[in-house]
Amino acid sequence: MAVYTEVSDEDLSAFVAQYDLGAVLSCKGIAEGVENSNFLLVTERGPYILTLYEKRTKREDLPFFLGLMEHLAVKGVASPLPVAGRDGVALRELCGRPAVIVTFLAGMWPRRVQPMHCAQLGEALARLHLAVADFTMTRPNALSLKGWHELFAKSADRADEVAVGLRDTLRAELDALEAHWPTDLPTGVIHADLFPDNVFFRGETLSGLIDFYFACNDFLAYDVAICINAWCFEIDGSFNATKARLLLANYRKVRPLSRAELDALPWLCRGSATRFLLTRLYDWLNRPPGAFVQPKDPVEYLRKLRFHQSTRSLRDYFIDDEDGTASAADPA
Ligand SMILES: Nc1ncnc2c1ncn2[C@@H]1O[C@H](COP(=O)(O)OP(=O)(O)OP(=O)(O)O)[C@@H](O)[C@H]1O
Ligand SMILES: N[C@@H](CCO)C(=O)O
Repeated sequence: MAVYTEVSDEDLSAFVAQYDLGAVLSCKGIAEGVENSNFLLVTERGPYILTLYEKRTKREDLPFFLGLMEHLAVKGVASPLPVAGRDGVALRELCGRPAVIVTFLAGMWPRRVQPMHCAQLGEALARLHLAVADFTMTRPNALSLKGWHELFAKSADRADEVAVGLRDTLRAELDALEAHWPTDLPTGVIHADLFPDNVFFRGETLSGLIDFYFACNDFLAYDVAICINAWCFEIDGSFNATKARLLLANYRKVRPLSRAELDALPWLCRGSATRFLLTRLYDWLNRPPGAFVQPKDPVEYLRKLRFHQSTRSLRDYFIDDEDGTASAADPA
C-alpha cells in the first residue's frame, strides 16, 4: 500500500473546504501503487481521488501532468480530470506535499490479464498517442539512457544483493543499449507506465487509463515496448506471443507502426526491461522504513531482460515478415 504521508482529519477538512465538494464523508488510503500517496476521498458530491505527490514526482513536472489530463479529457480519452478549487486552481499543497484531487474513474484493473485485455490495450494506447499529437507542453523522459546510468550508479554496489551477477549484467546491458538505442523514430507524448494496474475495465470493456505521472516525450514505440513487457509475460516468466500479437495488431489498426519502429522494438523492449529493473532495484535497496508500501520485484524484470537478450527474441515471434507485418507463426 502506498501511503507515505498521513493526513489528519483537521488538515483534510481545511483542504477540502477550498473546493465546492461539500463536506468530507470518508477518506481511506488506497492499498495499491508505489509512487505517491493516494486516498479514496468521498465527499457530499461523490467519490474522488486525493493524491499527495512524493519523491519521484517532481513539483515542476506537475503542470505538465495536470495539463495532459485536461487535454485528454477534451479529446474524449477516459481518464481522471483534475478538480479545481473555488479559486480555479487544481494544484495545491497538503501536509507539505503538492496535492491534487482528481475525478474518480469507475472500473477495475485486470488481476489476470487475458488476450482480450491486450487487444483493447493496443487500441487504447494508439488512440492515446493520436490524442496527444496536438498537446503542446513537453517533458523530456528523465528515465531514458542518461537516467538509467544515474540509477545504476546509485545501486551498482549493492545490486548483487538482489541477484548474483546483476551488477555486471546491468553494466553490459547499458553499454549494449548505448550502442543500439534508436535515434530517429516518431516521437510524442507517451504514458510510460501503462501497466495493468493503470488500465481499468468495466466487465470486459476497457473503461479508462490512469496514472500519467511518468508521461513524457519519447519514442511512441517505446510505449508499445513498455506494454509488451508489462502485459505479455505470464507469472511463470514465459512470454505470451498471442497477447503480444493482439496488442500490436490492434495498435496498428489505429496507428500504423513503420518498419523502423518494428525493427527497433527488440531494443526498445530491452531498454524498457532495464528501466523497470533499475527503478525496482533502486526502490528495493532504498525502502523507506515504516512506509506502508510493497516494493515491486526487480527479478521479474531481470527475467524479462534475459528473455529479450536471448535468441528467442521478439523478432522470432512477430517481426519477421519482409513488410513488417506480424507473423502468425510461433517458432517453437
Ligand atoms: N482516478 C481514479 N479513479 C479510481 N481509482 C483510482 C484513480 N486514481 C488512482 N486510483 C486507485 O489508486 C491506485 C493507485 O493509483 P496510482 O496508480 O495512480 O498510484 P501510484 O502510486 O502512482 O502507482 P503506480 O505504482 O502504478 O505508479 C490505483 O490502482 C487505483 O486503484
Ligand atoms: N509500474 C511500475 C511501478 C510504478 O512506477 C513497476 O511496476 O515497476
